[in-house]
Amino acid sequence: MSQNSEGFLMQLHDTIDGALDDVARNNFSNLESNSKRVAYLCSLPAIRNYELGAVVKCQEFPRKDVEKARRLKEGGNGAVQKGEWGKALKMYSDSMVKSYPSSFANRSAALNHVGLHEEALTDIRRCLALGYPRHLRYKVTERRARCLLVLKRNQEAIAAFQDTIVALDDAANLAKDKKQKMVADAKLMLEMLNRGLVLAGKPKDPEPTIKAPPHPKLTGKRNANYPAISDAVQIDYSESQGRYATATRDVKAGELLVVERPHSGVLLGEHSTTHCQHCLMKCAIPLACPNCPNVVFCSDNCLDVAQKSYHSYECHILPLIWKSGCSITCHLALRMMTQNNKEYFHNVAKDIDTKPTGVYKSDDYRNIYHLVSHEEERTKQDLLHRSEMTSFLVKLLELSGYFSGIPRKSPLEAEDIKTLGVDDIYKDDVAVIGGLILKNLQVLQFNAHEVFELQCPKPQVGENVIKHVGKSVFVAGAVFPSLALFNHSCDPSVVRYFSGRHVVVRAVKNIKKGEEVAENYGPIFTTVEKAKRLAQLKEQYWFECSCTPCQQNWPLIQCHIAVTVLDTDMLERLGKAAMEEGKYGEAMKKFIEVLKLYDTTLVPPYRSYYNCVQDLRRCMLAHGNYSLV
Ligand SMILES: C[S@@+](CC[C@H](N)C(=O)[O-])C[C@H]1O[C@@H](n2cnc3c(N)ncnc32)[C@H](O)[C@@H]1O
Repeated sequence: MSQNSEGFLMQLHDTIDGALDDVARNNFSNLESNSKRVAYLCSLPAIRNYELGAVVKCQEFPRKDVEKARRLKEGGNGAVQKGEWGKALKMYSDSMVKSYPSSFANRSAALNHVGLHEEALTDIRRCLALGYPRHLRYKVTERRARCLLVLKRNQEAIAAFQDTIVALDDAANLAKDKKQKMVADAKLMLEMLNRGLVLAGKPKDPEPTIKAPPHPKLTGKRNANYPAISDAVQIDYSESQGRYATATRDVKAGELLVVERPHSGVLLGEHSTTHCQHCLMKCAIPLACPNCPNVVFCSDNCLDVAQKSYHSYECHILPLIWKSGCSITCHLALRMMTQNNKEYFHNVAKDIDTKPTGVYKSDDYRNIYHLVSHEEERTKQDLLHRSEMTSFLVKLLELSGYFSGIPRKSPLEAEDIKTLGVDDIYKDDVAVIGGLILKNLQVLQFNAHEVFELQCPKPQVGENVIKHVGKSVFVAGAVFPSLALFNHSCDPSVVRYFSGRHVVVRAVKNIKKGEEVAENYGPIFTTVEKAKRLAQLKEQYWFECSCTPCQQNWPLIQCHIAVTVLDTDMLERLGKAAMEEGKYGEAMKKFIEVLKLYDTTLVPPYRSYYNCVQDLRRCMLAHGNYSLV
């Protein structure tokens, strides 16, 4: 939950800590529920009188800005004239972030020019739906017709040319001769298209090509109790390790064992205008939020889902979240609330301590609530610190309109914020929703995942292979309730990557029936000394690691012996060559064969085995989210 020192939260904690006397601390220490902790802390003068409005610099928050939008649009037009289409696209998109929806029509022209016809059609549909001026409509309907022609959707193109002729009637500012020429051209196109259609026997138009992110599928069947997990894996329990995953049958390297959507996911502030706020992927052609200049979406669908849930509340408080210096975990703890209304949580809270039974669903908040939080082992200071953080988060909820049920419609001003105290009419909400947020903060400490994408270099001119090598960049934080049930090993048997909004967990080794299917929380035995691994896991995840490499003191990879077995050398070389050419599927097959040969002859650890696991891992990561830089 660490805070960034540039924000004001550190100062807030220091001031509140300094204002709490021994009586208040003692009273707080005796409280036994999260709800009581938050309710008590929020009732104290230290919180109620804290002048938050004076600390926050609302005037620095970005706002919609029509003038800036106009300048960017003009810049885009200038770029078009110079033939700088990429630059024009970027400027039109930026213009829309500043003032929606000024540039859809212009951007559709640039998209059409660079050959992104389906995307141009989407922008044309958007600008017409938003009431594009009647006297200019002929331009976009004609563009629509031309895009459809390229896409061979001739029946739709006929309708679009007919619309163009009608729209030209309203083109009051168009010179008469130009208008007549456009009508004549459209009529000629209609004649040709109709004749062509009759000759071809009036075939149906091809379906629009929808560029949806890939939807990976589990290998084999789902586990009946944990639908996001394959039936090759079950969830076991032991007193010392809690829940953990084991193989129900022999699992082959390469099998997909978990495919899960997050319960909640939050994009880092710095990626908010380059990546989709909802599906967390890089947006080539962003769609701006109509109401704020803070975020973009990759599609109308993502915008719609976000606006109908969390973004309606978060729209105008995002700059405050980002400027506060709070961590992604804190934002995630808040998002878990904003994606549902408060009535839902008041209802859930009535019976929250009873563990849900039946099918384990990733979208059920109760499953998150019952993830490991180590609440019993927490110090009072830890709980106090998290409760202080919660007091800020419940204030954000009040400002967002979450408690009143009426989402905030305008950017924040200092006078709206006043103090950190929440209005007394929301006392019950502070106790119930605040109590859940305090629990979220504890759960997320051990169960949230970093979402990353691979930044790959753009292929050079003449190259047609994307090399999936480069930096792995942290773009978001998310919680995946089923994946959160997997324990750690310093010698993990799986690799994790992200495909669209999904996390994918894949076996990177052959796993025997009954063996644990372990994730990795950070330190790997091949590169990190045992003492360091143990210390890191203890500090971050509060457990003593007893995996095989820790128990048996396995050496680092440089101390391993290198062995080759039968054809492994040749297969490895073939695999590496395929990887170089971007043929990751082919390369994976070779590496999987190598592992099979090793597994039938020797017992790890040895260097060649782990080098092969590492190569296989790289091939799998190439299937995940990436962006070209
Ligand atoms: C993400 S959860 C894993 C699932 C958890 N065991 C459960 O019951 O829900 C992380 C927590 O699990 C426990 N854990 C993870 N790996 C472990 C291991 N190798 N040995 C013992 N406990 C472990 C620790 O308590 C850790 O904080």
